Amino acid sequence: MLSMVIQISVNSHDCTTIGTDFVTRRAAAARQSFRMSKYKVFVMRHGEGAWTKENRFCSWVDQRLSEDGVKEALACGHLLKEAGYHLDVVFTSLLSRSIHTAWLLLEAMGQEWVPVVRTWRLNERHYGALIGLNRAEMALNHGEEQVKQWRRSYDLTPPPIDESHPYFLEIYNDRRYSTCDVSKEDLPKSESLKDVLERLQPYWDGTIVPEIKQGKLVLISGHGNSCRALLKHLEGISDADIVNVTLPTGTPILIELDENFRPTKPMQLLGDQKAIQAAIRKVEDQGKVKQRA
Ligand SMILES: O=C(O)[C@H](O)COP(=O)(O)O
Repeated sequence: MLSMVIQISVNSHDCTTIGTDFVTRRAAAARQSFRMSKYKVFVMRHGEGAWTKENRFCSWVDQRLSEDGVKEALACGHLLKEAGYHLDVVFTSLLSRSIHTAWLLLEAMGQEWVPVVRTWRLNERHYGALIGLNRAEMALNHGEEQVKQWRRSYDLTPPPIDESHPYFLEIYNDRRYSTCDVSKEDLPKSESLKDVLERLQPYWDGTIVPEIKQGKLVLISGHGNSCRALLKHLEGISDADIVNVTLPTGTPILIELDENFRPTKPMQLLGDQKAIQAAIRKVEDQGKVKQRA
């Protein structure tokens, strides 16, 4: 198992690492505090989605997994199975790519019976009017820094989607959004990461935490930005540091918490570290005019 569990190593000069110097500080704090781990929880971004190949902001458009995304989800399941984990409940968003990732992962673990609970509160960040647009073209027209701010800043909200948007009806006429705990009219039309955390945190506190407190091993199959919001909350990542946190697809992140739900050690991305770093670079590169080979 050890060879597969890679604690995040950080290099504050390398923006491809996750969490940058925040994680180093967390490691030092954890060493000093000697807090005992009481709970474990897995947070993971779904496997690669079909629109990743086209480099378009997908957000609330219900794209399915790409062929690589299917492989990633199965590989995660094999990894967790080999490490001997037994899941008790999996939480997903209402989007197919997050649900399929959970199904494939459970199938690969031979734990298909494990309950899967879906909520819109784990949906990808709502990218508003940016939905469907190509990131590299946006970088060409608006600059790479602007695209980075749209994608990674904490409190910048992109322009809202309106009825003239090509995906408006597809999203808001979808029956799944009549099942939410807020009315369709009150669902977001665009969100900052801060907004994502605000809609996610009540669900984390009210539904997920009680499961973990019962001793259940929970896996959250979320999205790049719903997972970033959750990690920000759990790890106490600052508004400034969260800008440098980019999550790879299909990589389980193990978080260990004490009895007060404070992290006891740096979060760990499980898998081959080189492959994980390459996957993070790939996601970062989506916002550049020219993608690295
Ligand atoms: O919504 C999307 O397209 C992705 O899931 C996340 O995109 P981002 O990496 O640009 O935030």
